Amino acid sequence: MTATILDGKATAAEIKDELRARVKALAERGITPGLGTVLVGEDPGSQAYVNGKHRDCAEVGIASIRRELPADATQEQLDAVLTELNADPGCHGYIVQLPLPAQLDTQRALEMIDPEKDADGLHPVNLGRLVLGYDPPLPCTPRGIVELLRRHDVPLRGAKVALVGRGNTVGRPLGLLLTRRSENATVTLCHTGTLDLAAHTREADIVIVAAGVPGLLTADMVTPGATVVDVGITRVIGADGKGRYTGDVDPEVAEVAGKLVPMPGGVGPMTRAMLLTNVVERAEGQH
Ligand SMILES: Nc1nc(=O)c2c([nH]1)NC[C@@H]1CN(c3ccc(C(=O)N[C@@H](CCC(=O)O)C(=O)O)cc3)C=[N+]21
Repeated sequence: MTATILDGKATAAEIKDELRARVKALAERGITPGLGTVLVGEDPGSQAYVNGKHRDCAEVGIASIRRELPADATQEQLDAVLTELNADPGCHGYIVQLPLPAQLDTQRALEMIDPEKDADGLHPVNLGRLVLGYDPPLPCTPRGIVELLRRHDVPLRGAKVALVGRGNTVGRPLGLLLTRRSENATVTLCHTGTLDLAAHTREADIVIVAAGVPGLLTADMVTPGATVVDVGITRVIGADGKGRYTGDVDPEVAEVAGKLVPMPGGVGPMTRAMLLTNVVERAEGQH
């Protein structure tokens, strides 16, 4: 048996079509949604991600607001850019591309973002609202995973989910999202301190791996027919000496799983589609 691939790229394209229609409706009200990005430094990976976000914006008719600072930028320079975007009425939401250079205080930067303009859903106020069960801008990757499973009829209600990873951008908020009343999954949150990881993953209907450890989930750790979601993205040097990205799921898992969200082509494109969704929602609600 080979797993059915849940195609995040195709689903993201569908969502972008839906967003294009919503952006058109906003245009009729004289509103153009705007997404801001703040990029500090010249890391090629970060530049590529930010460029991708602006391409996505162009595809659906969202205006791009790009701010760039040099690698040696000071906290004061960064503060000034965030203050400016907070005040810009054409910017409905923005993100600070992570990671920031070491001299900058990431927590301080994230807390300076106006929570109402938090396109990533990573502001402490919005994570707090998620804990309390309100409906804040949701973190893009967790929201993208839930949306992908929903659109492919993977039931969450009553499902046993083994979630591997407790990071602030994926594991921790995804656990909160999946255990809301509207999702009603039962989640076991596993991490580096988990003693027998395989014992947890083998019990699960859905295994979601967001650990950043290439090949962590192997075929023997998955019950046949389970749904597996690969959130890992780690840059490795291949045998040919070239850099490439690899996920957390061993390729042999595809022989055991019923459904597989692959990397690439799974969670990444969905994350980008949810960023656009967050911005369009902000633009729809703010006026
Ligand atoms: N403030 C902030 N927000 C982020 O959302 C954020 C960030 N910082 N820093 C870096 C990570 C990483 N990230 C990815 C998004 C999409 C793909 C993606 O679309 N990947 C493709 C493969 C690469 C490609 O083809 O471009 C895929 O999975 O198919 C990957 C990685 C967002 N991040």
